[in-house]
Amino acid sequence: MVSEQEPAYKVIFVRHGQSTWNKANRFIGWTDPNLTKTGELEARVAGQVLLAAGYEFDIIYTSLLKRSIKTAWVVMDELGLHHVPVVTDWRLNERCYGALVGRNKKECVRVYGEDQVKLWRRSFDVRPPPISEDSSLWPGNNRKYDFLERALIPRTESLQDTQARSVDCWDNTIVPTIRSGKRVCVCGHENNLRSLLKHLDGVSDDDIRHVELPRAVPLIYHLDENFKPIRLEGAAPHLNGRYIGDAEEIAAIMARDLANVYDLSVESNLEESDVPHYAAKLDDLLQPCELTDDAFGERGGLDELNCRESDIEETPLFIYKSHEDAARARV
Ligand SMILES: O=C(O)[C@H](O)COP(=O)(O)O
Repeated sequence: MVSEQEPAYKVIFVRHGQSTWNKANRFIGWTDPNLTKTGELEARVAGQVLLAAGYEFDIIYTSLLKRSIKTAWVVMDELGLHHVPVVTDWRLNERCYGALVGRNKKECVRVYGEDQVKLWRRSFDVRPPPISEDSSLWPGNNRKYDFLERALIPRTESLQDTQARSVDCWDNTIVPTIRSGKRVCVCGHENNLRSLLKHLDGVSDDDIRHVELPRAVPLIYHLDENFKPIRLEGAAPHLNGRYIGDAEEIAAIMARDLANVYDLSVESNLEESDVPHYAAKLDDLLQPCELTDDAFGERGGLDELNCRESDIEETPLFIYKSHEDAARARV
């Protein structure tokens, strides 16, 4: 039976926006490419979708990788939550893709076949071949990880390996924070989030093969007092949580991502297509327009105690149709 009763706790998961290596269709893992402009826009739309749905956070957890950290910043920017801590934790890093890191995913399908690449990407316990410790792409050669015990720096990881550290972070860091009454967002990666959701929802080793996460689409979870998910109406397949966004847009994102790796008849790189997909139908949610003092309604224009007009450097990309939302977005 589907329940929409007020849960004991809520938590939101968001995968980062497009990075330069997503755009190039490469395996990324612990490598640290930047967000693209499209990725930043994806993150902005995620923030706006959350704003429109009335979400606020007291803390956001993310990895040590800048595609997720910057996504978290952009989401919080859209929510007007610049003062809220963005806490980084290596345990929320993407799964280490071993020797596949840097390789083009569709090229790997051509060379190794669809079944092998599916095993590497979506199975629970299969590790890709390990990366050499001599490689500049091995995270152990990145001084960012100097603080981490060397034995903990992976040369490759299965989803199961990733789950061990993600769940450790969930149980010992995130759950106590949620229990203390803080409203939490977790901004992460396809596989570290898949591993966490597998744990939370008790998804079987077989079913987890079919769980794919679209980029920058907020996924809401309602939890009971024991931190068990309460199934939501419209829940994503195999999960108990529900995406916030337009169902058709989300389906288009999923179809694009699958075709971009596995459909060998598609020669072009769909990440480079001129028609990006976002979690929202932009026409429904957003309306580009001029920012005027009137947009701030009863707040009587800009608050001179906190902000001079010259401090506003850029016109926002999108302004809400609703003036009330626009005012909240800029608080
Ligand atoms: O590390 C990567 O390549 C991506 O973040 C996720 O990749 P996947 O969708 O191929 O698992």
